[in-house]
Amino acid sequence: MQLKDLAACLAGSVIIGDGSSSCQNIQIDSRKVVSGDLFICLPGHTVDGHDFAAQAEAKGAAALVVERHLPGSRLPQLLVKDARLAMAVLANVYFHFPSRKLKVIGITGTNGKTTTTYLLDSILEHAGKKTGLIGTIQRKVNGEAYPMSGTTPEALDLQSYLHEMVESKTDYCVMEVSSHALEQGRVKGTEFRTAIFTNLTQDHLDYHKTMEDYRAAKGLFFSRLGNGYAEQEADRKYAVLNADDEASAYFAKQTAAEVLTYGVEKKADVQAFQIKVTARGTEFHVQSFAGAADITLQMVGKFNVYNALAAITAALLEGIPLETIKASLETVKGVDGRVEAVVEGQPYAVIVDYAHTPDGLENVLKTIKDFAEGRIITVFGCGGDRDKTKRPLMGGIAAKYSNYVVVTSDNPRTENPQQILMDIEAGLKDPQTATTQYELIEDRREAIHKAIEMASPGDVVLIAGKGHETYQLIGGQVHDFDDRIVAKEAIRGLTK
Ligand SMILES: CC(=O)N[C@H]1[C@@H](OP(=O)(O)OP(=O)(O)OC[C@H]2O[C@@H](n3ccc(=O)[nH]c3=O)[C@H](O)[C@@H]2O)O[C@H](CO)[C@@H](O)[C@@H]1O[C@H](C)C(=O)N[C@@H](C)C(=O)N[C@H](CCC(=O)O)C(=O)O
Ligand SMILES: Nc1ncnc2c1ncn2[C@@H]1O[C@H](COP(=O)(O)OP(=O)(O)OP(=O)(O)O)[C@@H](O)[C@H]1O
Ligand SMILES: N[C@H](CCC[C@H](N)C(=O)O)C(=O)O
Ligand SMILES: [Mg+2]
Repeated sequence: MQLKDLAACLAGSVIIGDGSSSCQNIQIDSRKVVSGDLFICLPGHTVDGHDFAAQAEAKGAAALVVERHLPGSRLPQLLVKDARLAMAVLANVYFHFPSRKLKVIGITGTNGKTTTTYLLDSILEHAGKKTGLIGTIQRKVNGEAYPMSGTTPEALDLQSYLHEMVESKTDYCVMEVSSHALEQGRVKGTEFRTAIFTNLTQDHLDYHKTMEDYRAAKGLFFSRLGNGYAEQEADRKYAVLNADDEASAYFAKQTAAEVLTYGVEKKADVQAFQIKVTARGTEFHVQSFAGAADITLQMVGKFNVYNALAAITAALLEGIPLETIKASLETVKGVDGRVEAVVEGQPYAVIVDYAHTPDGLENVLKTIKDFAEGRIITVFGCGGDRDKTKRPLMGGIAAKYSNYVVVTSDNPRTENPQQILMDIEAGLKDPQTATTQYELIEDRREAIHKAIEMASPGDVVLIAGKGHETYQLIGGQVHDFDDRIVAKEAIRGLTK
């Protein structure tokens, strides 16, 4: 591809230097540049990609995309107003607009995205479709799974993953769409068939500053979806919204797509009734525009009914019969690190869960309270360099539903771990919950050992926040750490 052809895709862009220069691949990280690459200089949150142009040049870059002319570089440059938007456009051009060649179903919301993608992926597979998946735990393409470092990839990676799916004749991609991704334009140029909303509760206020800004970021998903009714069914666009979450009315107003709702409390197109949560699963009756069914999930928690309803609604819109949906949902054993039981023959329950928001923690604790025979002992922490205001809230929630709380580290990153523990402690000291005993143990391994040593028959130990994660981020270091392995070690009475 020649620079002048790329310039033709970006209105208002200006070529400085030789427009006939040819580039092989696109790269946004100077450390990965190889000879012949087009290096896009992204102004980041921590560093500025323009500062790495010289490194990219030294490694053989053929041309640059810049937001400001770099006179020090001898490379031809494509001057654009917004390098992130240019990345999304160029990635789509380079990979031939892959989202137009398969059906992409995206899921946004504070909690439940990963779980809902897994449920929907399972239903679509059960119905004989070839699926791909992109999200927090992994991405899947052509039956192979690859690890992920975030939830929603950068536009360049995203388009390359979608392209791989197209190449392997995938019918559907089910993917998580984070608010960071929407705000940063990572999904720009991706054509979604359906946009699902799970819920909006507090998180990420370090990044979005206010709940209104956070909601507005999620709103971009719906405002960019569809431009009215399409004659061909395959071209129709759907917004699947949670009738019980008040943000849904705002999203419904923003979208030109057809709106379908799901829920429990308020009347919805797909609604659950007679919910029964046990220690082994969750039963409910669903009524929809395409029939009714009784469904028994192997997953525990009323919140999983919402996740299932979201998946059911999107699947019904793809014409999948409710009986097929029911059969598939009933086979799903659970999602890695979500209300995952650690079983090592002990006479008390140990549950690892990925709750890392106030609402997530409250939901999982409420669920446990419904079936716990003995005490609830909760081990949890809050991430460093992330929303500080959720810390005392989570402390208060842990205290409200637990008999004993061990506050510990959860990826302190560059923050002082002890300070994070103290921020959480502020919520535990609340006069309303002050009767709950707690302690602060910075070392997560020690904290888990302590909780498990305390457990008696019938008790439930909840280890929250890290779920499937297999690391602990401290300072700039990545340490191996898996709550499930450490819990098993502790149960077996192994020493550190
Ligand atoms: C705040 C945020 O979202 N930051 C993301 C963003 O970073 P950034 O744009 O600030 O990039 P930067 O590190 O300042 O670098 C700027 C540019 O210089 C380049 N560079 C940098 C160094 C170098 O030596 N050479 C070089 O070329 C970088 O490749 C980049 O192009 O783009 C980076 C590259 O894609 C991401 O890795 C990074 O995610 C950081 C690590 C992160 O923690 N993100 C979290 C908050 C996030 O996005 N989370 C959501 C899930 C949230 C949820 O819903 O729960 C997600 O979707 O993953
Ligand atoms: N629908 C829901 N409503 C509220 N809480 C939920 C819901 N579904 C799951 N949770 C809680 O949130 C945790 C995370 O769930 P999940 O991984 O599915 O969410 P996510 O939106 O993908 O999170 P992330 O933003 O980190 O990608 C679960 O472990 C559970 O405790
Ligand atoms: N997607 C979430 C994951 C949080 C998981 C928790 N273990 C933490 O590190 O805070 C985030 O990036 O905020
Ligand atoms: Mg997720």
